[in-house]
Amino acid sequence: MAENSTLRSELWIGGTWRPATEGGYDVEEPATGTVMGQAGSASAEDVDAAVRAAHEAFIDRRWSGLSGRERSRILLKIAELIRENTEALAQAESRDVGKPITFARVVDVPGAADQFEYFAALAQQMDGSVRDTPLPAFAYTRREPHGVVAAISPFNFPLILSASKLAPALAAGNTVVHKPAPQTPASAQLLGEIFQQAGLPDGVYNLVTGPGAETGRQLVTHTQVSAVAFTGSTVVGREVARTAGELLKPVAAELGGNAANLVFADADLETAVETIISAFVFNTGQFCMAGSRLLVQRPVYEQVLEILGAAVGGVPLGDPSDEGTVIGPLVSGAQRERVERMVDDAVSAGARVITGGSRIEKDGGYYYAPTVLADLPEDAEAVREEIFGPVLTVQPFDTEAEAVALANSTPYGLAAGLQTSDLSRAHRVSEQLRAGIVWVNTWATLDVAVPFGGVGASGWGRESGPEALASFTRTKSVIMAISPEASTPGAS
Ligand SMILES: NC(=O)C1=CN([C@@H]2O[C@H](COP(=O)(O)OP(=O)(O)OC[C@H]3O[C@@H](n4cnc5c(N)ncnc54)[C@H](O)[C@@H]3O)[C@@H](O)[C@H]2O)C=CC1
Ligand SMILES: O=C(O)/C=C/C=C(\O)C(=O)O
Repeated sequence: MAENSTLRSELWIGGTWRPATEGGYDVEEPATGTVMGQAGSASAEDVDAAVRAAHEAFIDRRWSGLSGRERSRILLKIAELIRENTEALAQAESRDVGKPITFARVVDVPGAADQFEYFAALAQQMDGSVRDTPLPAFAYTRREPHGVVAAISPFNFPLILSASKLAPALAAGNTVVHKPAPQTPASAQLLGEIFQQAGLPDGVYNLVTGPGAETGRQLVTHTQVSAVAFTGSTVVGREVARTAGELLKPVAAELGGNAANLVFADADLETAVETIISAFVFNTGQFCMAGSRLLVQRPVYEQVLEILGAAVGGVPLGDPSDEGTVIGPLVSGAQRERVERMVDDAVSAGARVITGGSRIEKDGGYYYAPTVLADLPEDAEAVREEIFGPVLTVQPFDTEAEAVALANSTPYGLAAGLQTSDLSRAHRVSEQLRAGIVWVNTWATLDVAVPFGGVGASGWGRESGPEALASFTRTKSVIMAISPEASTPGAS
């Protein structure tokens, strides 16, 4: 695979590239604001062709009919090929997300490979169980795939958040139609050929791209799509869940977050400040589990603000292709305008700007300075809502109970964390935080073995860990007569 592959304006359907009936749409490079190429613009007809290819591949059992061990071997090969093609995948991810290349190489590509490796092992353990009943019958359960899964992924971690759906879906024997975010189709375009090279039968993975919401809607409503796995905004997640619910299709929805990071006065402040900064600048803040809401115990409040004021401006910001870059551009002009508006509104409402607070003009890219805002009104949108940019809001608290109440005061519940040296407090507060994942004295440390997912407005279901398989399987019970009495209706 070439290390600098170019975008294609076609769709991967049934194991081959096919022209999109509506041609292509422009994909921008966030570091320069220029068009880097075109991806295929799928019509309803193309979506239908992709779903039909996936459905045919499901019903003829070319994938679900393989043993778990055979599927596992192919998934392991996929993981190996992803690692072998690290440079091409990392370059693709870096160029269309604006993601710093070093992070793409050490976080995104290995993270995606890990998903296939991990679920390759679980593909061999799709066991049911024998049930002890008083029936004159042999009763057992089977875990079966749903059929065609629609995997809808977002722009911020295109590879990882595609792999976190595709790997468990495929491990369980489903076939897939994948729709990446319109802004970031590049790495997904490399996956189809990797899958084929690994031996995944044609039609088991299909890719449709498109510039708007329609492609996603067509997938969710298609009669041959049996289940949906979605990551994105809470607004769209609600729509997807509503539509799929009406059609009685299971949905896994990993949605927005607004994580609170609690700093207690007993924390080791030097380490805590490093954690605080990486928690809100990681992936330029475009991380659903970003620690963007800092709550600091009053005795160290001004001290923490002072340290942040001195340190945050020094985090390397710039061209994502430079190996030293930590903060790249935001994904699009629209995303930057959203961040800018939320910061400007907070400042108009009385927020104190500790550092940053404005866009950075550089190479025509969508850069925004890492920003720390203090003393915001409790009802400021920047406090209540997901910002998805390199922005930290800081509020003081006095007691542990007040900190927990503030942390739990938004409808979201994806991640939360605390910085403390008190072991009892660490466990006590972890239990009280309303979130799917809690970090203590660290942030954003994730592994494919550890599930994550939301509470409340942050969604349903879990990705990673064995828990992820729940979204991609259903249980069937089989009851087989072992004596004549069992064939009598109602016999027990
Ligand atoms: N939880 C997370 O990781 C993410 C959160 N967000 C939040 O959402 C905000 C907006 O970002 P967007 O990219 O506009 O998110 P979005 O929710 O619109 O997009 C996510 C995915 O859903 C697709 N989609 C959009 N409308 C759809 C529909 N009606 N039916 C089915 N699929 C649909 C998109 O094309 C994309 O693939 C961000 O600023 C951030 O706050 C965005 C992306 C990821
Ligand atoms: O696994 C990672 O490193 C990143 C995961 C990111 C998300 O789940 C998200 O932003 O939605």
